[in-house]
Amino acid sequence: MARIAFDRLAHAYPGGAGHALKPMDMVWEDAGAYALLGPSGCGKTTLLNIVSGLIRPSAGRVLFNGADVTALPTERRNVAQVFQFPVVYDTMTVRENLAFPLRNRGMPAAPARARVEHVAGLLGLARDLDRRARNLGADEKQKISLGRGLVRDDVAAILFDEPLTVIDPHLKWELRSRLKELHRQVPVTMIYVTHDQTEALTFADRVVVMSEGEVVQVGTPEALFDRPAHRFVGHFIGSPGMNFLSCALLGAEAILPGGARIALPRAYPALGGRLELGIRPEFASLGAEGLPVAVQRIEDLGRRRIARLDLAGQPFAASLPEGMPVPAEPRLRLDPARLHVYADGRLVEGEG
Ligand SMILES: Nc1ncnc2c1ncn2[C@@H]1O[C@H](COP(=O)(O)OP(=O)(O)OP(=O)(O)O)[C@@H](O)[C@H]1O
Repeated sequence: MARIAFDRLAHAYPGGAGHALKPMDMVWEDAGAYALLGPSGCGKTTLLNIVSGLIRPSAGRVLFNGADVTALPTERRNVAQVFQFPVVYDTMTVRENLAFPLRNRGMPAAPARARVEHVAGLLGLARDLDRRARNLGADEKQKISLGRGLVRDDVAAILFDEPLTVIDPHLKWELRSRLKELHRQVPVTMIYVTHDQTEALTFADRVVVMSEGEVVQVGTPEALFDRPAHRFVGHFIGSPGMNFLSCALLGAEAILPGGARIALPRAYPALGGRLELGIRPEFASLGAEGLPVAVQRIEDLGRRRIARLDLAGQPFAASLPEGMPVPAEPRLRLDPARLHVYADGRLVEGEG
């Protein structure tokens, strides 16, 4: 098991345009469950491949438990990898597939058998142990790939690269929750790459949000929701994402372009740059009092509705409780405790 640290790490592909990963320092604690989350091209796979040793970074160091592994090839890093497509031996049984990494390391038959049966139990594969892998569905095959990482109790980390891509949507939920449970029972450092916020937020204790080669926030799912450190995180996490309103600031008040004033929970020093007020749709409500708005449309998202509004010329989304009619002269109320100020896209701490 390993604590993984990055020391001034950066990567530019030969012939690539600029940095695929901008310089970063970061620590992933031993036995943590981390997700690397971000849109296509933000650098997730590059970072994962640097951890596994498939890519040697163009600058900086990677440390496993304090030891510099930057120059070590994958086979000497002791990491297990689970890819998008299951990697299993079709002609072997589930048991033989799971035992393979242990046999390779010369583990005696009895402890290997016990270990395989334990892991098969964790994965819900106990009844399939003597079936040939080729007779199984994609989700069960992916469980085998996963199991091959878990049987070894000596791995530094298990790396998952979009592991649910080929899984049927209705089975994704089961595997997602099972993975989280596995991490509770097998406390090994797990790194999970995905562009899907639900997968990241379900699996990880800490989510590493990336945008354009940069880590913009590392935080618990709650922190990413409650206090996005960056405009990108506010947008990317949540459905719909956070609202951002252009504003000016005067002490503990935000002033919208039309002149409306919004009291803030904290005062702010004089700030330069582009200023915005951020608030999630969940903390905005329609009623008889507050800022005048025009309702443009109501979206039905199944268990909840979203009112798409125009607030003094700026688009705004607010949650609308089930069954609540849209007021004839709607006004918008913002929960003051949930208002945040952003300068040039970055969260600004207020005073007091
Ligand atoms: N072999 C390569 N040569 C040059 N540029 C590359 C190479 N591999 C990736 N890139 C570039 O590096 C950047 C980061 O790519 P990376 O694959 O790490 O992103 P990602 O977040 O994993 O995206 P995806 O989810 O699409 O795989 C992108 O701009 C990509 O075009």
